Amino acid sequence: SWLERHPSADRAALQQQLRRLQAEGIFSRCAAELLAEQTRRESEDEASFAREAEIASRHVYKNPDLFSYGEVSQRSMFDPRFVAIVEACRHGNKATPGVSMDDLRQYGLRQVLEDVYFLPVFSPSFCSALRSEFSHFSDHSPVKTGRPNTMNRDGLLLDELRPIRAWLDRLRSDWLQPLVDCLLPEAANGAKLDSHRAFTVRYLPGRDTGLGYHYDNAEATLNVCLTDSNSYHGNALYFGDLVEPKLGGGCPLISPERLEALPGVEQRLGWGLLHPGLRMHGVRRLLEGTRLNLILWLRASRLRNRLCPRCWRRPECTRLSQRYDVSTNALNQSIVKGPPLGTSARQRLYTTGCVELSNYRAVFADIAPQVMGSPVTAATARPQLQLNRAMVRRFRSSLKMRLCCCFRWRNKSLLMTSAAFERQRLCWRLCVGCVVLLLAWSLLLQNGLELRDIPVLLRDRDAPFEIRAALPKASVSASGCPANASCIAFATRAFGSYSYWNGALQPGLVPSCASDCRVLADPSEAHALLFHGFDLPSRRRLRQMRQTQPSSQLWIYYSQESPVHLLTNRCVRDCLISPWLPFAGSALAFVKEFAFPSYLLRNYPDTTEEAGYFNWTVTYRRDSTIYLPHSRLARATNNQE
Ligand SMILES: O=C(O)CCC(=O)C(=O)O
Ligand SMILES: [Fe+2]
Repeated sequence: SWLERHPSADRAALQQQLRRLQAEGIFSRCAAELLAEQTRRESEDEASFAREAEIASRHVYKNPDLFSYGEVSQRSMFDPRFVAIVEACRHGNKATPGVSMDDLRQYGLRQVLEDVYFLPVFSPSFCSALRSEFSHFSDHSPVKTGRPNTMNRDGLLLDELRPIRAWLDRLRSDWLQPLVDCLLPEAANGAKLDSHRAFTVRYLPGRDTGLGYHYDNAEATLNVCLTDSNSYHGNALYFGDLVEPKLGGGCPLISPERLEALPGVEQRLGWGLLHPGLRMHGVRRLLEGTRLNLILWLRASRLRNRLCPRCWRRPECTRLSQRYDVSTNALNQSIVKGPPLGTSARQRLYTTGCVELSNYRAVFADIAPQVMGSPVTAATARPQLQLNRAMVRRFRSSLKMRLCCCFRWRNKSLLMTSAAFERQRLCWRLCVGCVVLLLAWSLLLQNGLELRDIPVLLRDRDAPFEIRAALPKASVSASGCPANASCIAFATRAFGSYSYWNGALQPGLVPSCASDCRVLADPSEAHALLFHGFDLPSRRRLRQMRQTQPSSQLWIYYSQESPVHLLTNRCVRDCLISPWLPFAGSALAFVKEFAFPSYLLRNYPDTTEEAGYFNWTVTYRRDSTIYLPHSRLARATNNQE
């Protein structure tokens, strides 16, 4: 809370504050409380089972028929408008035709917020019967129920009263499931609401008078007021943001001013508020009188087994071979085969897979010395400091996460369905992924890690065979160069093939070579090596070749292309290897030309390192060693017209 009040606090101030808190013993008290709460929760299921059994054997209900589920009792139980609303809901949901909000509005249903509905549920006479049954229990039962929840102290945990729990099971599956599917399709996402926690909460001066801003451990909550609104003042329920599991859960932060400004919603005898469990809400202070509400936290194990709504992790679930009735938290003994389940498996399933306090245990593991009550001494001062740093880090990261969550929620989610939000997130991720890939690719090329080395090296293994196949047999020599002959070899293919060389050489590359000119398959014995500019190997490979080939060997650079054309073509080949994407290739070449001038240079060996390797050039330029234009203009004779 200190962090929330000092959002711009710097690290030093925070550490100072933490040290002060530590000196006051806040952490040890807090940790001790947490550990006590952890112990309570770990044994809570067993304690609850025991209380339930004892209540069942010792408590006598005032009106045992109240919770019977016959046709007649249902009719007197519900407000007729509630029956009409649920009936209408059974014919469709908000997203599909069948029921419209107008249909439902005529039965009194009101949409208080985007996903908070106010509707008549129980008849006033049934509310009064419930009140009297509950106060009979409080006055006469020799055994008390557990706490309604961790926030409220006053009220009954109805799940420990067997007849009431059986009634609530039917209420949940027959009436509330269609209502939730229809009005809150995103809350349970079509999953079966197969368990619940049901309790009453009672507010009266001197006891519980309000409730902090929180969300419920439930997919959906039905909160029915059992008290006439004239019998109390204040105590208004208000709603805020929705917790966003996709952003990592956690309570969205809210400023005290905004919290104060959230409008209270109406409560009315027998009327209920239906809202997603993750919709943040709280209760303002009771000024006078008493209020009693019945709350149903409706849960779907299919969702909770995927993501724990308390620690936002995937829970470790125990797969059971036996059938376990989640709604009654009891094993169906009639079909149990094999040994009965141990307590831990039962517990785990009961808490739907996640003991939330195990989380705290990890968080507070490193302050164990204080938990044990050992005072801070000089010897422990250093670890204490480190511990504070670790805590600061944790506070910071959780704060960041929550701020981010708030920001996103306020700006985007209110206007979007969660599917649209997901799509947008995916889109952002794809964009970032593409940019990273492009950057990596450019760096790879820029740093001379030549991708094209691989195909060049691979292809060259077959070069001798290909050359022999491409050139006229007589001129190719597989063995060494005869004493009086002039021998040439190809260091590269030309545009990917050796047969191109055949065509290029036909006019006679070296006209003076009249006697014995040969093409060798093995470059190491040749007098001259011919390199095709477009197919030039990487700088690394050239350097390597220069070291291994005889130093007297003549290296000839051959190209009929202009540097610019060469660049574009090479880029298409090297960058994209997709000739069917020439536009992208050219665009990339253009970018590269500006971003990496060295790339441009090395494609036309003039001033670069490669230039030093070549002794002759064969290009269209007139200053080449061998001038080889693409074509010539000549005056046509009359016959050639
Ligand atoms: O007091 C109320 O009406 C709200 C209680 C509540 O939010 C809860 O128990 O989860
Ligand atoms: Fe709540």
